[in-house]
Amino acid sequence: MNGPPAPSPRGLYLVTPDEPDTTQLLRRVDAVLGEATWLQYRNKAASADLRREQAAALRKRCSAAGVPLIVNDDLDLARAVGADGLHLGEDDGDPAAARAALGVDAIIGVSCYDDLARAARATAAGASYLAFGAFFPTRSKTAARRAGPELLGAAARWGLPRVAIGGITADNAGPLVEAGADLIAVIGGVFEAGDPAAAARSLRRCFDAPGAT
Ligand SMILES: Cc1ncc(COP(=O)(O)OP(=O)(O)O)c(N)n1
Ligand SMILES: Cc1nc(C(=O)O)sc1CCOP(=O)(O)O
Ligand SMILES: [Mg+2]
Repeated sequence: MNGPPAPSPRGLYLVTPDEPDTTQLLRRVDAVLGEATWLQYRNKAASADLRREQAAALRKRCSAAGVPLIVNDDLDLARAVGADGLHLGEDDGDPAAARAALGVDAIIGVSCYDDLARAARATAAGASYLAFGAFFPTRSKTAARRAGPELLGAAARWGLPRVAIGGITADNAGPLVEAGADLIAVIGGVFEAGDPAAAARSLRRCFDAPGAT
């Protein structure tokens, strides 16, 4: 029997920093994982071997915490570690092929930047969520395109969770949640904060009472 539709995921979507030391990475993630709805493993500076080691270690942490693990860019790595999902940008492969490879239950995210036509195509290809950004200047990605909050409202038409990313902190997240973001994806606003646990908690609380930040 079919029950009611599952509620859309909401909250803090943590994305890992380029941390070369796996022990340090786990220590940094452990401090904040309890506040996360999802965790993305992203390391743009690591070798394939190190990414495999780190993704496998995070697989165990996320399973223990009940937090879905999403791997950035790399379908083979997502499959190898049994990740719950995969995030794909414009240079990372075809979302439809990823859906076919990972199955109906996989969380497949697609970067849409500031481009609603791209969001329409991603939806048709079987995306699970649509990511827009960058909403603010970011030090975590070079040449990030800029997006405005109106995109989040416009993207409601596809009925998929909308993710906002790029330079987001607890101080600037509120208007994005009010504009329709279901998840706020953050690297520096948590992992570069003086107190990462407090920063993660503040970001998560933006979803306790939308509009009250
Ligand atoms: C949630 C989320 N949104 C956007 C991105 C960026 O993806 P992409 O444009 O492929 O850039 P890289 O992250 O690969 O540098 C993301 N990773 N996660
Ligand atoms: C990985 C990434 N993608 C972006 C996009 O706009 O698609 S912005 C970005 C960097 C996010 O890191 P921070 O929270 O430190 O700004
Ligand atoms: Mg990518």
